[in-house]
Formats: sequence, C-alpha cells, structure tokens
Amino acid sequence: MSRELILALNPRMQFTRIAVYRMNTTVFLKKINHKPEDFNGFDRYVDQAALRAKIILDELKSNDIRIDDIAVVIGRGGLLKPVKSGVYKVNDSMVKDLSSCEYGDDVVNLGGLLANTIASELSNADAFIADPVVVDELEDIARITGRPEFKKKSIFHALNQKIAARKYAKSVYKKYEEMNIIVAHLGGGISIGAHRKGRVIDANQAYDGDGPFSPIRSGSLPMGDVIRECFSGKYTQEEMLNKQTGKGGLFAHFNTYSGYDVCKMRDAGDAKATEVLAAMAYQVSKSIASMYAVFDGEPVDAIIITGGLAKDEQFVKEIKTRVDKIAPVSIQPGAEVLGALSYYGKMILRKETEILEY
Ligand SMILES: Nc1ncnc2c1ncn2[C@@H]1O[C@H](COP(=O)(O)OP(=O)(O)O)[C@@H](O)[C@H]1O
Ligand SMILES: CCCC(=O)OP(=O)(O)O
Repeated sequence: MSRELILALNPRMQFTRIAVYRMNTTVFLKKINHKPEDFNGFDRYVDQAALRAKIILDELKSNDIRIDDIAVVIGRGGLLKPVKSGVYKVNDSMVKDLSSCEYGDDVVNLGGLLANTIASELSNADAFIADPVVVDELEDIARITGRPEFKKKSIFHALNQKIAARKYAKSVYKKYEEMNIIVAHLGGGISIGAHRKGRVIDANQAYDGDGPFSPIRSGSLPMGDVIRECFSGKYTQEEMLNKQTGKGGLFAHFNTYSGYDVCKMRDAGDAKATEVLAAMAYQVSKSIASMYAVFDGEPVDAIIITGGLAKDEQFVKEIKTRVDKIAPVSIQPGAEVLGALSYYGKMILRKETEILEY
C-alpha cells in the first residue's frame, strides 16, 4: 500500500476546509472554523498564511495524521498572472505574486501560500495548485472592451467549473473536449463560463469585473454611478474595491456573507430576501443566456448549475425555467473543491499529469 498522502486545502474567509487522501480513500476531512479575532491586526488575507498553516498542522497532528507520509500538498490557486489550465508546482515567483497581492487580495491567494508553508514544514512533500481562478482560454474577441486600454481578464471558478463539466461529460459517455457546455458556478462569487470543446472561451470576470451579483460580489453595476461614487470623497480606492469584491451583492443588501442565510430568510417569508434573490437568479439566467451567443450557432449540449447556492431548490428553479429552452439543465449541488484537488493530487502521485511552471 502506498504511504503517500495528499493534503488538499480550500481556504475561505471564515474557515479553511482541509482533507487528507490516500489515493481514493478519504483519510481525514475537516472544516476548521476561524474566529475573526484570531486575525485581528492582519490587514490582508495573505498575512494569515503562517497562522492558518500552524492551525492546520496542529489539527492534523492532534488527529494522528502521519504528516511525514504527506507527499502532495495542493491548494486552491489564487489571483496570479493569466495561465493555461493544469497543475502548477508552487515556486518562488508564485509565492512572490501571491504574497504581494500583485493581482489582487482575495482569500483564494492563501491556497498556494498555505500549501507552500505547510510543505516546507514536512519532510517529504511538495506544494501545488491546480486550475487556479486565472486560467485563461478566452477567445481574443472576448477580451476587447469599449476602451482600448481595458482588456477583459479571465477570472472565474476554473477548478470547479472544469471538474463539473468533466463529470457531466463522463455521465453521458462523452469527452469534455467534444462537448459545448455552459457552466454556472454559484458560490461566494458567481461565474458563468462557455466551455467550447474543453476550453473556456468566455466567462464573466467574477472577481472585480462583471456578471451577476453574488453573495459577496457586486458584479456589473451602473458605471456612471460607480464613477460618481469614486469621486464623492466618501471612500478610498481600497474601500471602493472592497465594495466590489467582498462587501457587495447579498452582503450589501443583508449584511451577511451567507447565501444560505438569505435563502432561509426568503423561506420564512421575508419580502426583501425574496425580491433580491429573485433578481440574482434573473441576472444569472441572463448571463447564461448571453453565453448561448458565444457558441456562434453551434448547439449547446448542456447547462450545468453548480456551487453552494445550487443546493437551494427555489433559486435553481427560478434559473432553470428561464434557460431550459437553450439546452438540458443538469444540477450539481455544492462545490467539490477538495475532491477536485485530490483528483489532481492523485494524477501528480501517479505521474499522469504534466507539472507546469509558473
Ligand atoms: N443549502 C444551501 N442553500 C443555499 N445556499 C447555500 C447552501 N449551502 C451553501 N450555500 C451558500 O453557497 C455559498 C458558498 O458557495 P461554495 O460554492 O460552497 O463556495 P465558494 O465561495 O468557494 O464559491 C455561500 O454563500 C453559502 O452560504
Ligand atoms: C476569485 C474569483 C472566483 C471567486 O469568486 O471565488 P469564490 O466564490 O470562492 O469567492
């Protein structure tokens, strides 16, 4: 039996999900909740790397995980320069870009940094990320905007979207690379991707760009109003960016980061929650429908709705009824981030994947 373990890491704002796998067996699975006061004094998410790494290692040790059997530490990848899809070994250049927030400050940056810090504490491990949020397969036409100095960037849930699309393709006995699929990932952020024959040729820029509003992000906004707010003197640049990326969407309306809580408010009869969730479903539907045009007349084989909010039947129903004339709709509730990372971890151990250099 192989003694080589895989440690997968998915850092979120208020918790870190970790799992340890021995090939196809899950050895350990844990959601480590963090107290907000633990991070007092840390201005940026990346400043939390050393503390979170210690908390994770302590958790593994106190659960008798044989940490020196860990060979692969793999984290959800962060805001980096645009890259092609695949597995990347964490190197100095990646650590530099993540820790300096060169491409933005988001909790997702901690994926590569935690993997690196933890691997360096172990005797036998290397650090990796796979399909980071900056996987870029956009067609050139998708990059052009109404201002020559602004180009659209590819920032979306690449890991989750591609795994969901591959899983669907397998379920209908086809190859991902042979299918045209629209994937809607409904998580803390929301991204809608047009997967044409295995390449995501268009997607909304789900971090600080465009698309539907989400539990924490503002999405597309009336641009004139945003410009006037920027110059109102009321907010710093950092505050304005934060309103777009982490304090917009449902958070701005309800002061909670939890889409689940807002769904519960709607279920309890709250009129505002009903109205705002309906508007979010409406925006997601419009974004899915807009991707139909991206395929330029080629048939779309399926629409996949996935992510945490895909667990909410009412929310999904409101989207489905608006888009199911385009293609059959398949629901994959929840986001299998750790499972997706373990899939790549296994490929690394079996030497079945190219290890790309950042
Ligand atoms: N059963 C549920 N019903 C509605 N929303 C849910 C449910 N479970 C999780 N969510 C919401 O999904 C969002 C998280 O999505 P998820 O895909 O897990 O993560 P990520 O933020 O990494 O994209 C949160 O807003 C969470 O409250
Ligand atoms: C960073 C862009 C993708 C995104 O929104 O991720 P989360 O939903 O995990 O915040």
